[in-house]
Amino acid sequence: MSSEFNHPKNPIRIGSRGSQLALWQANHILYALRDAGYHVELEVIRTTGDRMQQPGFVVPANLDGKGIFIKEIEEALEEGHIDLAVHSLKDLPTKLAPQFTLAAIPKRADARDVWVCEPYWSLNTLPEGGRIGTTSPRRRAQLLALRPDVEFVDIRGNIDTRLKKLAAGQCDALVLAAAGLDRLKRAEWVHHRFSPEELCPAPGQGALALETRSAEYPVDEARDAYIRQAVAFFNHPETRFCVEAERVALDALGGGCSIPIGVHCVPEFERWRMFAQVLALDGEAMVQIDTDAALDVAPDCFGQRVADELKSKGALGLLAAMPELSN
Ligand SMILES: NCc1[nH]cc(CCC(=O)O)c1CC(=O)O
Repeated sequence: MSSEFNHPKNPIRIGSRGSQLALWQANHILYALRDAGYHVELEVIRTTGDRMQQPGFVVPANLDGKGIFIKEIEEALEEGHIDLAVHSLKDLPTKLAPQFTLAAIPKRADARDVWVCEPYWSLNTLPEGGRIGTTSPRRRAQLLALRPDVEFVDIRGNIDTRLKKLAAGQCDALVLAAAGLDRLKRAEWVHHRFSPEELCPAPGQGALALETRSAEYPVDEARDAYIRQAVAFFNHPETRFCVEAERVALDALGGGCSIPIGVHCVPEFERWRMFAQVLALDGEAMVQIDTDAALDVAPDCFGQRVADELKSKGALGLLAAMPELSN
């Protein structure tokens, strides 16, 4: 790859969190770029969200829960310490600041949530009052809608930490994203992959986002353009459509990761299909839709329509009833 910008002394610098999954994801992109002939290096960045996983960390009162895993990474990107950030798309806020752009969204992995539990191989066979380790309001509400008797335990930390806590008996089951377990080769823990109709995944789940500086806010205009061009081959248009539509639907409902909303879009029979759920926190009320659109629809139109249809079924009433959630 000959270019004045592709030089071992000035590699493309990828910024990533230090968790196993984040490192896997960043290295996955790094190796593919090296295979394509680019000089690339990895920079590990500690975020507020990572510090919050430490026992004893006091959550700052001003934290709105959005973007806590990306703040320090975006600062490094803006200042030019790194050139590219690799994120789990579902951890990115629905709106990016104008300094940044998603230069590519690679092909999505398995978007589903999974059931991890020994020896109860399904939610149905979990005994009454079984304790599920998840802090996600979406997963809690969806699980309560299916099994009102289950209880929850705050299990945090990276994937291996959670699996260890499960093995140590701190809870009876976990619900996790398939993508994380598959990437870290922990799929042997998976006993059931919930269909999106059973337990609708978070918008963007299973997809990666390659974030760069935008054309409007360059550090070095020509080099920044070269980097956006270098990563463009990762982009998977079908995934991009689906996750954009999902994120528009979430945004139109006023959502971040703290409200119980599942949205999942797939191509099916030469149409786009979208399944979406909004729940009350206790799972006792839910509105959901399953709808489709022609392939030539714009993703924001489809996402907006899905949000409007959920609203017309009463989604805003469910969301308005929610107290301020801490995260
Ligand atoms: N909220 C943490 C998070 N962010 C992305 C993933 C998994 C990978 C993905 O969904 O792309 C996870 C773990 C989980 O939800 O089990």
